[in-house]
Amino acid sequence: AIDFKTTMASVEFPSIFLNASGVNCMTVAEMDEMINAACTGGVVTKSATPQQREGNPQPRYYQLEHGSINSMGLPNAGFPYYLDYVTREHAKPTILSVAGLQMSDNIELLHKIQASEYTGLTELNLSCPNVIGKPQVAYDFEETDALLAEIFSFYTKPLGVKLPPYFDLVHFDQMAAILNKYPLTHINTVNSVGNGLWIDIDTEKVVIKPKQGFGGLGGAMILPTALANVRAFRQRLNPSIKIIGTGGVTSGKDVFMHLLCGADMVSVGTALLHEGVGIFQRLTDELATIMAEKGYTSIEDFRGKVQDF
Ligand SMILES: O=C1NC(=O)NC(C(=O)O)N1
Repeated sequence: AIDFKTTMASVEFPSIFLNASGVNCMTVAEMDEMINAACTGGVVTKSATPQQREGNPQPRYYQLEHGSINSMGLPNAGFPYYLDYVTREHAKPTILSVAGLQMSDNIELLHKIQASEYTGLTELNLSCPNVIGKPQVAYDFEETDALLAEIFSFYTKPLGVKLPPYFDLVHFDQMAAILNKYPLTHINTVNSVGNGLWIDIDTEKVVIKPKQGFGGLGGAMILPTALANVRAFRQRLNPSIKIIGTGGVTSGKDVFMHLLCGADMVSVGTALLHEGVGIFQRLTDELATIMAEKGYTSIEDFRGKVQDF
């Protein structure tokens, strides 16, 4: 059998598969289910804000034919709940996702983690597209640079960032140049494709209540965008910065493409929500079949080796 374990920031994950933050990770029960499921590498928490949040009014999630649209608004049990969970012993590693609603939140949360017993990985969500009235930090390069400079003036534990998709090659250059300045363990790319819109033509209404129907897109339809972001950052980032590929994964073929683009781990959101944690055994089996057909015995045989035409 093929060994799918991987190491990031000297943390050994028994599998390359994770949940996308936000899916199946809001409660202890869901996070335990992720850890106890077959073929998972561990669990990424829902992005934690300083206080508990109800999030946006419902309906705030809607399943589309080839994906999803959401404007959840960061509903979560609050930072203490998730810090308590990740600080406890678990059978597999955890990644603590945190999201500030303003710069001072981000700094405050990371000071608290730095001062805590937690020694695992943390992921700073720079791309929450759905907090009404707040721009995405990751689309403000100066803001991102200033934030990371402030954080790394005191933070010494493993830290990665969750990024939104970029759509301009110069933006990849600019963002990678900023990220390469800091001792990040990883990036997680992509978050949802911000501010899509869908309409129910029977009612002639948008399908989610918040933000006049504008919401982040996920699922199969964003796979090409996700692959481009994984490849673009792999080409530009220091090799020491690992990549969690997120976006559009529904099959072993999609996992294979993320890995060809250079992903070290792969996370699943929309498809996990619809299929449940059994999806990770299916993705593992499908990936193993593809590798066997191609004569690959290790992911290292093909990781990052996508070829130009
Ligand atoms: O970072 C996020 N990405 C999303 O697509 N939705 C959630 C949210 O709205 O809470 N946050």
